[in-house]
Amino acid sequence: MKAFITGIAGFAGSFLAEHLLAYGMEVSGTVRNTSKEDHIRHLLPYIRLHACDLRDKAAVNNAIREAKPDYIFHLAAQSDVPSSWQHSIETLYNNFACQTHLLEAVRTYRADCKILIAGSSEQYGYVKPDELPVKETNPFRPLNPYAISKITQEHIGYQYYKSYGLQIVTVRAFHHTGPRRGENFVTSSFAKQIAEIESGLKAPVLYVGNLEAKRDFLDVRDVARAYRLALECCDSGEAYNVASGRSMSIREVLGILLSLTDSDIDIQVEASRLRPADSAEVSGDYSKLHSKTGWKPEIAIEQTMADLLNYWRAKITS
Ligand SMILES: C[C@H]1O[C@H](OP(=O)(O)OP(=O)(O)OC[C@H]2O[C@@H](n3cnc4c(=O)[nH]c(N)nc43)[C@H](O)[C@@H]2O)[C@@H](O)[C@@H](O)C1=O
Repeated sequence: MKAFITGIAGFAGSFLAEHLLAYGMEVSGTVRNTSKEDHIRHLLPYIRLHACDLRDKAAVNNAIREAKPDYIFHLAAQSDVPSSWQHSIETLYNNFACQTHLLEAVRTYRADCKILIAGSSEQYGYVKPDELPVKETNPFRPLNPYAISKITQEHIGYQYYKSYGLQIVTVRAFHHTGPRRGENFVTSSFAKQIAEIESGLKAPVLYVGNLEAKRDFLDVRDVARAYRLALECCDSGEAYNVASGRSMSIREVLGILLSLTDSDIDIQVEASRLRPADSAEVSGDYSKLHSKTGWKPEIAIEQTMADLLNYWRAKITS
C-alpha cells in the first residue's frame, strides 16, 4: 500500500510516517520547505519527499501524479489557534485552498484512493457541561478562525464525497502532544521552559496562560495509530472523534511536568498567553471510532509528559 502524508515533516506527520513504515506501507509526503526536515531526518532513507506548497495547484497535481497513493492523510494546515486570530483570512484561505487543491488532484488523477482529513476538537468550540464527553452529533459552536477553517475542511470533504464519490473519512482529533511538539503549544511551552530552567538558561519562572481550561489529552503516537485505523476501517462521508473520553485541566498537566523536575519554579501568568475566547472544558466520546476499529488510547499522560520533557532536555543540551 502506498501512503501519502501532507505535512509529513510536521509533528503528527512525522509520527504517522514512522507508524505506517512499521506497518509495512510505502510512505511519501509533502514538505513545503526542504530545509526544515528535523522531525523526519532519521526517516529520509525510507520515505520519498515531494517539495510542494499545497497552495500551488500545479505542484499538488504533480505530487499526486507522481506518488500514485492508495491512502492520503491530509494533515498539513495552519494549526495554531492564537495566530488564527491575528491571521484569520490567511488561516481560512490556507486550509481551504490546500485541501481543495488536494481533492481536485485526487478527483482528476487518483479517484480510487482513500483520504483522511484531519479535523479538530476545536470544531465543537463551546460545549455545554451536559454535552460532555462530546459526541460527533454535537453542534459546532466555533470560538476561533482556526475552528471555522477546520469545519470548512470537513464540509469540503463531505461535498467531494457526495458530488464525486471520493472516499473521504474525517477525524476530529482532540488535543495531542508528545516529543517534537512545537513550542507554541501548551505542554511543549511548559516542558521547554522547565528544561531551560534546569540547565540554567532561564530564571526559575515559568510563564503560563489560562490554567483552568480543561482538555482531552492524547499521545501523538496513539493518534497516529487512530489515523491509520480510521482510514482502513471507517466509513466514507463520516466523522470520528479521536479522543480519550476524559478531560484534565492545564493546571493538572503542569503539575505532572513539575513533578518530573527537581528545580524550584515560580509560576506567573503572562497576559499575552490569554485568548479572546477559550473553551472551558472539552472531552470527546470515541465510541464511534472504537466500534469500527477497536482503537483506544494506550499511552498514559504521565508517560507522554516524561517523554516530552526528555525531548526538550536533549534538544537544549545538544
Ligand atoms: C485540538 C487543537 O489542539 C491544539 O490547539 P490548542 O488547544 O489551542 O493548543 P494549545 O496547546 O496552544 O492550548 C491548549 C490550552 O492551553 C491553554 N494554555 C494555558 N497556558 C498556555 C500557554 O502558556 N501556552 C499555550 N499555547 N496555551 C496555554 C490554552 O488557553 C488552551 O486552552 C492544536 O493542535 C490545534 O491545531 C487543535 O486542533
